[in-house]
Amino acid sequence: MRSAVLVETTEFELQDRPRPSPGPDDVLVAVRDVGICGSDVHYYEHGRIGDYVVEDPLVLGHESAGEVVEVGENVTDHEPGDRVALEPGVPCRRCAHCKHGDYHLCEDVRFMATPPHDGAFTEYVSWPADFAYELPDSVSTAEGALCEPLSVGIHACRRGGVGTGDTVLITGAGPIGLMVMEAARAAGATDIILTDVVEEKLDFADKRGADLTVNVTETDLEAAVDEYTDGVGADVVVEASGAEPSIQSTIDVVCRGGTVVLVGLASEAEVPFDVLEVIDNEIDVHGSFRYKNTYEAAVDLLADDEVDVEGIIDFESQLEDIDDAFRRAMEPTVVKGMISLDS
Ligand SMILES: NC(=O)C1=CN([C@@H]2O[C@H](COP(=O)(O)OP(=O)(O)OC[C@H]3O[C@@H](n4cnc5c(N)ncnc54)[C@H](O)[C@@H]3O)[C@@H](O)[C@H]2O)C=CC1
Ligand SMILES: CC(=O)[C@H](N)C(=O)O
Repeated sequence: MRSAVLVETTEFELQDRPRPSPGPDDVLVAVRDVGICGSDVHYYEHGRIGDYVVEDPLVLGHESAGEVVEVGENVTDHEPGDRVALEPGVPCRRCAHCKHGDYHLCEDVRFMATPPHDGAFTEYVSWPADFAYELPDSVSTAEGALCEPLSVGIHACRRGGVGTGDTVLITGAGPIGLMVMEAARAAGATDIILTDVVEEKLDFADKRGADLTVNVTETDLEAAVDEYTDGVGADVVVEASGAEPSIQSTIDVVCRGGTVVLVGLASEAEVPFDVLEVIDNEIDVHGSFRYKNTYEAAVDLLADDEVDVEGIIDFESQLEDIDDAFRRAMEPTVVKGMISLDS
């Protein structure tokens, strides 16, 4: 089978690898669509993210969906022909976190495209059947692949307790910020503010229904939020840029008693934060790491047309053109590139 393998930083090699056989509890999936995530691009450019270092050739890609072509002997809930979205992180199922239900916090998680685990820029993936979610006819495999960033958005909104009538401020209008917007709208938020430093990203967020967009290089965010919320602040602020000034600004724009959710990964682990403001204003600050139990919700939201994920796709390329696709994905105005695989 054809696999795009990162063999050096900024260099993919198209290799012919043996097609896997499904284990007894697995499905063998012919991959159809894979999104290019910022983390894929980071591994491509730098060969590492923090402590995760690409030491051996690696198949990237963790936003994937495809068609089941074979099932293991114990699998009863999928059959060949089913179209499925693959949840990319499979936990150990035995540790304290898994047993508490926080399987996304499992330290032995096997997460696609996180070294040393291969991902989905390949023709076939064998994957545990219970981490493959059937897509109804109305949901495309491209949408199925984007259940992954949508899941990040759903989990962040759950962490923030986003509810009906809330004003939600999202910093960073990249794919994650835009998916937080979709999830927040679906959770009942009535006012959504997006920030960014790239005008094109904000224009795009405007077109997708943001109620207010703020270019923080030109406009004082605190003043803009004060004006929009009559001096109250946002009920929930979701940080989705990873930029240090943006992380710090969350405390200035959340309302007293409100919630800040940190999703964006800062390049430095330590970011100065005004803890007195956190205490005085009784602000809840939550980290949000990947997601748990979101895929079924994501598929249902897509089936019910409650969210749009396909609209964030800028371009689709073939596996053979993956180098070119990654270079395009690095352009600052591009939101989402996809790799499509033919049968
Ligand atoms: N916690 C988690 O589980 C996950 C975290 N992430 C992180 O979330 C962040 C967002 O991911 P993507 O949307 O894929 O990244 P991205 O890089 O495509 O988007 C970030 C956006 O933030 C904007 N930005 C930069 N500086 C800013 C500032 N000072 N204020 C407002 N916006 C600013 C950029 O122009 C860009 O549009 C990244 O840090 C990523 O590593 C991504 C997936 C999962
Ligand atoms: C941080 C990422 O972008 C990636 N989706 C991951 O969950 O590792």
